Amino acid sequence: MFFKLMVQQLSSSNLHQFSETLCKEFHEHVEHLGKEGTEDLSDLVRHIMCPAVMKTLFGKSFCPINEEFERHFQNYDEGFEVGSQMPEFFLRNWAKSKTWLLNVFEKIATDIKKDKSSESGSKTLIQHVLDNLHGNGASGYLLLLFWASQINAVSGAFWTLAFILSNPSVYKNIMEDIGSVYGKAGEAKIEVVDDDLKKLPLIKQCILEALRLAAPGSVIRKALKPLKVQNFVIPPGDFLMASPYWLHRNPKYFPEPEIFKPDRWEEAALKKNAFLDGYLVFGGGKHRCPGRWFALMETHMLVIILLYKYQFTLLDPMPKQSLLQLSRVCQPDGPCRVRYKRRE
Ligand code: HEM
Repeated sequence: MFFKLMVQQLSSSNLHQFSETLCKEFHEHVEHLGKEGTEDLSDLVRHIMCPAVMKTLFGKSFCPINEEFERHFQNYDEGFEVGSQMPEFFLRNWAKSKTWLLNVFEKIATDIKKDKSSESGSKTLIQHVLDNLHGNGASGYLLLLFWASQINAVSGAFWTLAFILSNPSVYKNIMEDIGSVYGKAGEAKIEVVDDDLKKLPLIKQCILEALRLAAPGSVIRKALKPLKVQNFVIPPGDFLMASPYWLHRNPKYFPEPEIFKPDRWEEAALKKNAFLDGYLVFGGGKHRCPGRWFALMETHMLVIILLYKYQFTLLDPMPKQSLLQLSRVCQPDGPCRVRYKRRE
């Protein structure tokens, strides 16, 4: 039920219901950067994306993101893979943060159910989830959705910006494209609508290419019945694993796989929502990521707004990808500071 609802609500034809709010939220949180400064690019992206996406999906009044929330969420995220496999007894800190977060989401669920203001207007994604989930356990779904909607998208936006800024010719071409759609870049609160995204395909190519290189190490499935693969039979209960990270480094599908080459995506029918063969960053089959169109839209929008409003310079070399967590987009393995200055 939860998965089906996500697929319906986050389908590409439904995205228009989020875009106006998301654009406003991005502008509001980008304002906090001020006139100029230096910050780690990962933190910069997270501080804008997390509250903006939370307010878009959960509703404006339900955004508990503060330092305490961030601390517990970071703990929860760091232990996520081990935590879902081991008894919580061995991971006291992780279990403490998980309980703390579940209590927050339980309260959000109760408040949203009490809040009648949406009855006259349009519902948020979470209101749809809560209307369809009966009984207890809503907080678990809300936490899972919050985790799934944040961690990969934040890392994906980080790598996209880092690759653009470290490739001067790509950065220059993107700024020319942005200029041709919105006029000379500056501090205006540009309204980014769905049609604009289609006019800026190079940014989408950069997002897909950055995600190709930073893709998760594994996507896992459990065999429910005996499964024949070539000469082998996989017994029920066994796990099968595919690695997007390594598949994306196979030169048969992606020539010169280690190089950031956004133009390889010119061959893909992106307007028809098709990816290149062998692209598995969102998983595969019936259970692939239901948030993929939302993720591409939010990253596209954020990159446009940030690059339109600010001039960025990378202060550190491109970090390597950390391979510590297998089931998520890689995180940077070191700092990556940027200097930013608001355009006049
Ligand atoms: C760049 C961003 C993202 C990437 C790379 C990504 C990738 C993935 C992958 C690899 C899976 C597992 C799929 C499989 O097993 O085949 C997944 C699952 C999921 N994703 Fe995403 N995701 C992203 C953003 C999002 C966003 C923004 C949302 C929600 C708004 C979302 C919601 C979900 C949910 C709910 C699941 C679990 C589906 C299930 O129950 O099986 N994702 N994602």
